[in-house]
Amino acid sequence: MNALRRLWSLFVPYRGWMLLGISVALITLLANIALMSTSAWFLTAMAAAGATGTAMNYFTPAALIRASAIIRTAGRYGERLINHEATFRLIARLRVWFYEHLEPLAPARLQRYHSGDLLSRIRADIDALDGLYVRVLVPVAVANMATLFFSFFLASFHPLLALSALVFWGVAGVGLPIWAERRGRIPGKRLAEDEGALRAAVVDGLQGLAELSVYGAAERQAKRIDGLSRQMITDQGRLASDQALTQAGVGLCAGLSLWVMLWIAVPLVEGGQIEPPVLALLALFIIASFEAVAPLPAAFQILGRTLAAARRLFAIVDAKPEVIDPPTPSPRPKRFDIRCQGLSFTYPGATEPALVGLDLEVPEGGRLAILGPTGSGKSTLFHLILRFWEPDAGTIAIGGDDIRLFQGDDLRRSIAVVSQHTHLFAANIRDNLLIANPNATQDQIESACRVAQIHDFIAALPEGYDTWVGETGVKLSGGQARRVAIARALLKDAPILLLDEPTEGLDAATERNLMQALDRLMAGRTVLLIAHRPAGLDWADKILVLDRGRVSAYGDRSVIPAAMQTVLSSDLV
Ligand SMILES: Nc1ncnc2c1ncn2[C@@H]1O[C@H](COP(=O)(O)OP(=O)(O)OP(=O)(O)O)[C@@H](O)[C@H]1O
Repeated sequence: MNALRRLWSLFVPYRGWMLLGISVALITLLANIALMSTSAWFLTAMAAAGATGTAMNYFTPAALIRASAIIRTAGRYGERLINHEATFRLIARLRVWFYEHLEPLAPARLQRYHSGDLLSRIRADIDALDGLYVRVLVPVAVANMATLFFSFFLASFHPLLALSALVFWGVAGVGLPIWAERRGRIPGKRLAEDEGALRAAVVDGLQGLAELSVYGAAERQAKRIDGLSRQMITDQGRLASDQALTQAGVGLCAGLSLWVMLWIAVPLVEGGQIEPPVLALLALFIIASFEAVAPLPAAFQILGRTLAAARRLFAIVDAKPEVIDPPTPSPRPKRFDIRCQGLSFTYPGATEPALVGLDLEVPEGGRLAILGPTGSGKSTLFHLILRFWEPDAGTIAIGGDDIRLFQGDDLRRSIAVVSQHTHLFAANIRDNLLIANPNATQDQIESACRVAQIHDFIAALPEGYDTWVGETGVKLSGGQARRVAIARALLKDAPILLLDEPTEGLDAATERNLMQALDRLMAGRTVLLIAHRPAGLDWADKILVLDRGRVSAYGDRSVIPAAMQTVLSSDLV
């Protein structure tokens, strides 16, 4: 129930909308019941008046019937309008709320989640929460108020009438919902989880379709997706059949309640305590009154799914970010020399440290090449400088200030990164460049692309800078994507540059061209570049060689023989 309380606190800003929605739903329900019962009374009274030849005022009941019909129609329209408006506002707020909590967790904390699963949480789980408002809160509030009103109304004829109806409303509106909630808890929770798993499997299947086909594993992936779909269909089927049963139960309660009412009221009619037309009114009133409690079993059944969705969202919202910004951050760095002292770091759950006691110093405008075999901690150093992770020991200072004093975003504004895996968004080339500097003009974009030696290629495309690069940039080759990344870094114009094997996997001619482009990018900036081989490092002032997280050589180019040895020996392993 803790999840329910927390959810409610998110709904609080919309209580005005909710109150309005509940009021209109209540008025609509009452108008419907008034229409049914007054019509029954009117028809019976008119028949009786006709048979006995007595005069009767039919203007007032006719007006009441007409008014109830109009209110009911307008109310149903208004209720949907108001509740949908409130729901959309609520969902929009919930999405922003969730995203605001998600962002600080990237990338360190989010690595334990699959992107498909996160997508499912952002979409399906948040959508499930709106069920709590429209399908649980509104019906429960309306049912409570309506049954209170109905009880007083029936008691005004005879207390036993109110008491017997209360018993059946209780069974339909409390007993059946409790039963439905218990039965819906497990399949509801499983549905929320399976939806996430299914989305993850489909995303994996689509993104890795080429690999799956090559290794003949596409059928296995299809079977997994099929298995998850079947499980979901089974659970949905179970929920649907329970829902049908509870609806039948509500109908049974209404029928039984009618019989009991007749059993109590007929003697009252015979005794003259109730007029015969009132009996018809009561009969229709009893049947129609169950409309107030009918949505409750379904409401409580989806409560399991809703609370499971809420718990999945809270699990992420409550996750502590790996790196927490200082309460009163220092202004952005003014100088851009980098100094690491005694830097050690082990990834959570890893047995071996990624970095151990690393010391290094790069003056402002200096250029450091970092070499080392795979897994030696080179990228980890970049992650720590970017403050994606917090070191276990030691410090990193930029411009003489510990980077823990800066706000993460401020720090990262001073750093541009070109990595071996450039992420391009499913957008056009211009939009992909503008993420580095949304205010860049077309001239600035073109001049950055000229320096990155990609302008001629883009200009030759039929749609030029408007060319859509495809999902994750599949329409560009690795070398082209990296030039786009270099152009991005130029547009960002940051004083610190981190380059993670920017020429990895390129042929010699492309690498040479790209290095020329990089040389222009590096001018005047503090540069750390991860290189995959010791050749061609003439641009570097200093070289750092890492081996299993430890510094194995550090100094000017004279350390290259040591670097050669480290890299080569590991390559042979
Ligand atoms: N996100 C992570 N979670 C857990 N362990 C990680 C993570 N990233 C890297 N590691 C581990 O930390 C160690 C250092 O990895 P790192 O990526 O820094 O190496 P690297 O020198 O950049 O390798 P490469 O040249 O292959 O890119 C490795 O043993 C790796 O398995």
